[in-house]
Amino acid sequence: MGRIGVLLLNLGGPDKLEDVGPFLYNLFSDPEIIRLPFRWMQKPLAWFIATRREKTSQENYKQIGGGSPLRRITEEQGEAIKSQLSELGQEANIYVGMRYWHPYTEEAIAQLTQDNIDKLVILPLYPQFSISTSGSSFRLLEQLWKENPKLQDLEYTVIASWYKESGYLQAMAELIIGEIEKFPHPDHVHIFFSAHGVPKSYVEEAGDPYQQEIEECTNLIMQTLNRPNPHTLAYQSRVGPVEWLQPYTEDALNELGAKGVKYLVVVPISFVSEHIETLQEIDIEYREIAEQAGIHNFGRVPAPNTNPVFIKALSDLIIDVLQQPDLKLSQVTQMKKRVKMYPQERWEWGITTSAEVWNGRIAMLGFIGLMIELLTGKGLLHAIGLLH
Ligand SMILES: C=CC1=C(C)c2cc3[nH]c(cc4nc(cc5[nH]c(cc1n2)c(C)c5CCC(=O)O)C(CCC(=O)O)=C4C)c(C)c3C=C
Ligand SMILES: [Fe+2]
Ligand SMILES: [Fe+2]
Repeated sequence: MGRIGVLLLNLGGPDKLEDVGPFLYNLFSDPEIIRLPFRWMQKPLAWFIATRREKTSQENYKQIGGGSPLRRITEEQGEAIKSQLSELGQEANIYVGMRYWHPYTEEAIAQLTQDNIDKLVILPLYPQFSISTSGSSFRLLEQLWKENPKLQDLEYTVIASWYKESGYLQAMAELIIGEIEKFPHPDHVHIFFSAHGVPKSYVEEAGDPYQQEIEECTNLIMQTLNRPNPHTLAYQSRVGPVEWLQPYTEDALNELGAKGVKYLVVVPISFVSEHIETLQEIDIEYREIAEQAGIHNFGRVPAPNTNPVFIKALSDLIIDVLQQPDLKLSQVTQMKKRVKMYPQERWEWGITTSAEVWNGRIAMLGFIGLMIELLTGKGLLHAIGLLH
């Protein structure tokens, strides 16, 4: 194989405090993040939620130095993968495509269509698949592919998720050992896996495989670790009023504290770089909750970042998929027959003239309600806690 391209997909994060508002707007404009029955509601609601959340979110970013380290770390991961691939005899151009901030996926695609690459490997930097993360990026790419004739001639393959890779599991196990061995009795330390949550309906109604992949990944890491430590899996970072996957991290920490757990390490499991939810949410907020619950010895396993075992695992994976049949975007966005990437699809299936009339009426009522809330600061969204 000649020169390949590797497109690393990630979420993106605000580089500085002024970026927080527009970053949040981009995030909430994504129908894979807030699933509304009507597309036209998406942008006004995204603007409204982003505006209301901006200050709190900025305060959090202030606590970690005024911006997200995600771009820097993702670029360092790209450099490390490039050198590792070169050592393995495979020259590669690396592209970083973020979903909600610079460098945007669109910028990466514009660059790679100008370069002379023989084949592209699309690698999301999320070990497990979720509609809200890799799924959202794949959807965007599918759209870009439809719009750009240059892309249609490009040979490519997609990696949907890779949490079973032995090198990744090995890197996670080594990082956990490094942390528990700082404690006087390493085998007694409680290992607390904290995965980023998603709304429960994603899994139960839309068929998102995320929860199953997270659970399997946790078990595989524990098997690779091969130590007798007790462990727990919980879900962090809930946003908005609906139910998310349970148990919530804060509840699980309180429960363990009440049971007398004194030594605990948190393992961030759904993301492979340090970011706001490790540096601020776990290291500051959850540490405080644990402390109040009586867990006074609180450690946190670092994210893999550019850990050499981890980088080798991703590089081996890239070489591996080049030998296998290609996986197309259409295959990974329709992973299960019942996966509904957009709630709109649910409405379209049952469409009749009267349903359309009712949809229109309900939409109009929703819009009037939203406008009243915008003007008065009072209403249903405030009452249920989505807006503050
Ligand atoms: C696998 C990881 C992630 C999943 C799943 C995920 C789903 C998800 N996230 C939100 C809302 C927000 N996420 C925010 C930041 C953020 N999210 C992830 C990862 C996952 N999100 C990361 C790595 C980051 C941080 C990027 C950085 O700046 O370092 C934010 C903004 C921060 C804040 O204000 O709290 C929001 C909001 C939803 C609603 C969701 C699933 C539907
Ligand atoms: Fe998130
Ligand atoms: Fe979050």
